[in-house]
Amino acid sequence: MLRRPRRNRKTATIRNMVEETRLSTHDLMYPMFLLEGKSKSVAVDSMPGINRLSIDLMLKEIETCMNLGINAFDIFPVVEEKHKDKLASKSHDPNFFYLKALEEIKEKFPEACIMTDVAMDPYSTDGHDGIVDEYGNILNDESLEVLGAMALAQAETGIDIIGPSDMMDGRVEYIRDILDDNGFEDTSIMSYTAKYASAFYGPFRDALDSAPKSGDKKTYQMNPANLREAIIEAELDEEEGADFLMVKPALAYLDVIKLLRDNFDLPIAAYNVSGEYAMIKAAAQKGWLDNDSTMMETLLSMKRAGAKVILTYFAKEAAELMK
Ligand SMILES: NCc1[nH]cc(CCC(=O)O)c1CC(=O)O
Ligand SMILES: [Mg+2]
Repeated sequence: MLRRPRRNRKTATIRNMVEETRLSTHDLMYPMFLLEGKSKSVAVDSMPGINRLSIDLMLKEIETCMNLGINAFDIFPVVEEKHKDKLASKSHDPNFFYLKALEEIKEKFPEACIMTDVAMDPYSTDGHDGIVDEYGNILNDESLEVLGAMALAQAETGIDIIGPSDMMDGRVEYIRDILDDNGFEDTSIMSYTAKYASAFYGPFRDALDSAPKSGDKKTYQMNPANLREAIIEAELDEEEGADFLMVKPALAYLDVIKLLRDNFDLPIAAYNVSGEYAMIKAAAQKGWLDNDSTMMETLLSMKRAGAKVILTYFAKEAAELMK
């Protein structure tokens, strides 16, 4: 036998030497759920290990994570029903708690990279990412105004990256223009470029109580059957000025990550979503899968497929393991 691939696996040193992909804490971004109030920590039942936190506890958690090498965070506010309306008005009310909290986070940790989500669903009585008309249609161009106001209000807090997750057409350019016109040329946009209408968002909607009140998101989020369509979305986001292209979910969409990696030069992000987290946690709790090795293997698969940034609820745990 001339070729024996096992020779390159014979010792840990050689295995490390020929290792093609390596995960680092620099790759990871930690999504967190923010509660209004003080000294509050409320577990998310469908996401074992994840809690919704009030700002004081979130600041502590961010500090702990930064000591582990996790420096990037995506902050999602939990909005009480009484603060929701049809136009998601609280999303851009400068006195609303989450915008104050973002300011506090940036003040306390200027070197942290803070991202925010732009979509109407957590603030809307309809639970949709855009404005819903009387017939149940999601209005594209009318929604852009709200999304633009939301993005600007978030940028004004000093955060680093705006993450439009709404899938309205034209919103990256619309938001880029508003940011630039107001002196926020340096605020980045990580576009949820290929965001699929997925069943894997269930636990996230539990965490925020943000599920759509009627219908589904199939007229704006992508059909899981489609791959080539991701190229169209990516071309548009690149032209419109996105700084990162995101694929979401990640694990069931590794082919989409690979396709965008091969066809675009912008950094690719993958969102390892709530349902993907819950799936592993549930099996691990039953003793059916090993939590740590399954977690690391799936995160590695996303990086191997071509994601440079991975948004994951495993960020803190993975960092503890990598230490
Ligand atoms: N538009 C808001 C938003 N931003 C991120 C997620 C899902 C994240 C996750 O499941 O972890 C969602 C839910 C949705 O679109 O319904
Ligand atoms: Mg698009």
